[in-house]
Amino acid sequence: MLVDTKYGMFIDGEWVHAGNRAVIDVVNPATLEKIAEVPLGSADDAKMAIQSAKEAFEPWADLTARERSGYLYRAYELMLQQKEKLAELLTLEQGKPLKEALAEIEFAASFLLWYAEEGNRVYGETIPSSKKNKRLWAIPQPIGVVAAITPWNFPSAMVTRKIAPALAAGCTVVLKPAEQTPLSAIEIMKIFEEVGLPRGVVNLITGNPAEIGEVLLNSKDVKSITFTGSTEVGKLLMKGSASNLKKVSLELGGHAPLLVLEDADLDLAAEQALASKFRNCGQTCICTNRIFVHENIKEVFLEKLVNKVRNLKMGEGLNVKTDIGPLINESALKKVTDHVNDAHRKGAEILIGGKEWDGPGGYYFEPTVLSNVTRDMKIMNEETFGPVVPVYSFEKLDDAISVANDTDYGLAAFVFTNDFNKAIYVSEKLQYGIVGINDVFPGTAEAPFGGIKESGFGKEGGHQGIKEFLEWKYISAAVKDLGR
Ligand SMILES: NC(=O)c1ccc[n+]([C@@H]2O[C@H](COP(=O)([O-])OP(=O)(O)OC[C@H]3O[C@@H](n4cnc5c(N)ncnc54)[C@H](O)[C@@H]3O)[C@@H](O)[C@H]2O)c1
Ligand SMILES: O=CCCC(=O)O
Repeated sequence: MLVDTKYGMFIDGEWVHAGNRAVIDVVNPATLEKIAEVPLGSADDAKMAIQSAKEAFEPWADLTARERSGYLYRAYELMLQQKEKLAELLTLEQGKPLKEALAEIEFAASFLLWYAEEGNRVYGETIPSSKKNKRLWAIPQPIGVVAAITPWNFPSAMVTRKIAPALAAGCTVVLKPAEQTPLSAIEIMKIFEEVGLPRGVVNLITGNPAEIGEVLLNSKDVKSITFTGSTEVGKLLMKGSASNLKKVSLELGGHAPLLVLEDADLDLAAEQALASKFRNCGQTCICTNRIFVHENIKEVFLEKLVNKVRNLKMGEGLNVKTDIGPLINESALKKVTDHVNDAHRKGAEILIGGKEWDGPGGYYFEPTVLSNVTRDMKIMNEETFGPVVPVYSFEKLDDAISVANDTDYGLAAFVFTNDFNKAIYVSEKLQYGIVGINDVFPGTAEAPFGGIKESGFGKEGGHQGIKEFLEWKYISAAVKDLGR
């Protein structure tokens, strides 16, 4: 299936292969087989990419919105035409089941389409003046060169969710994808090349994250950092951006609660809890990390959930029967194991799963449900990023909300109920940037996705998403009185 095993960086419209540089191996987490290699780019490579994006900026920003939109629209069409091939590659480097990879490619393409349209609607404002001889207005302008840093869990969608609005706004981009999953991002560069995007408008570098990050942070030519990844690295980037006051937007970790109220449709709640928790083997920023279920329905809900978990097929994502793939690497496996052992030691009951699985060589952990969990357990306080869910029972709704809110994270939360008033009450009380009511898939190109608290700030998607790449210029004109 692979068209290539040696992938290059994309700098100033040219493919830069490893040559004398060392390489980074890209490994299939399902089997631990090496599938390709990319160059270990240097600080100089990163500087060249920034220079190229800087030179490309003015001509790109000078195009009309409709001209920029044309490139994005063609990229959208091309991405959909290639979706099977792109999905297979995504599964190979990331591990998620093929059906999820296909859904991700469609999701990724939807940002190209949305911002192809939204770029045409970047309006300014006129301001009524308090003085007769003044005319005032404010115009949004592209911020300049944007550095985009993306994670491995959505190697395609997190790239287009950043690049599409940046390009639509008139910015140019230097992308650094995660070292575990650079291939999907490189394929997106190939699409941009094929649609004839002018040289330097997008650039991609692979390399040591800290070294490349340092160059991006220290460059005065990079005006904005848009980052998706862990809260730990987000904080480092924010600190590093302070020295030259870059604009920063951060999409960081989550610790999503899912509340099942007494009146909820329990079949729906169990089915959706399963979908939310075990999607991408629990490695989604909005994956449910804690379930809160009303005491009176706990037993029934747990039985339904555990029965569904029992039917999940674990294995290589390329097998069409697979529902749940591997974790991304050994440290992810260690973290999941540690969370389960810690909970077990402190009194949690393992209803299903609870241990590693000897799959075809990769990093597999059985889908796991824990009950009798208490608030002192790690799993109730940290993002697990794996296929384990603790179920915590409550009697009073306000107590559940209070425990759900008792975290530094604030990305997404979910509530299952058929009581409209309770749904509204809970959605307004939960301190999260996104709330799903009977809905665990809130992400869509037309809506503003993003967290609060230590899950970051800034929005991706929606009309809000393009504003991250614009700055307002206020213009004041003194006019002569022509005899009025
Ligand atoms: N809020 C969201 O929309 C969202 C979406 C997806 C993932 N995430 C979060 O991402 C995390 C998982 O992704 P991850 O493990 O790849 O995160 P990570 O923070 O380890 O890495 C993310 C990116 O940052 C780079 N990076 C690491 N150290 C760096 C440094 N010192 N300077 C510059 N770049 C550096 C990595 O190479 C990668 O490209 C989870 O916490 C998840 O919740 C959040
Ligand atoms: O992990 C982040 C994105 C997932 C989603 O938008 O559903």
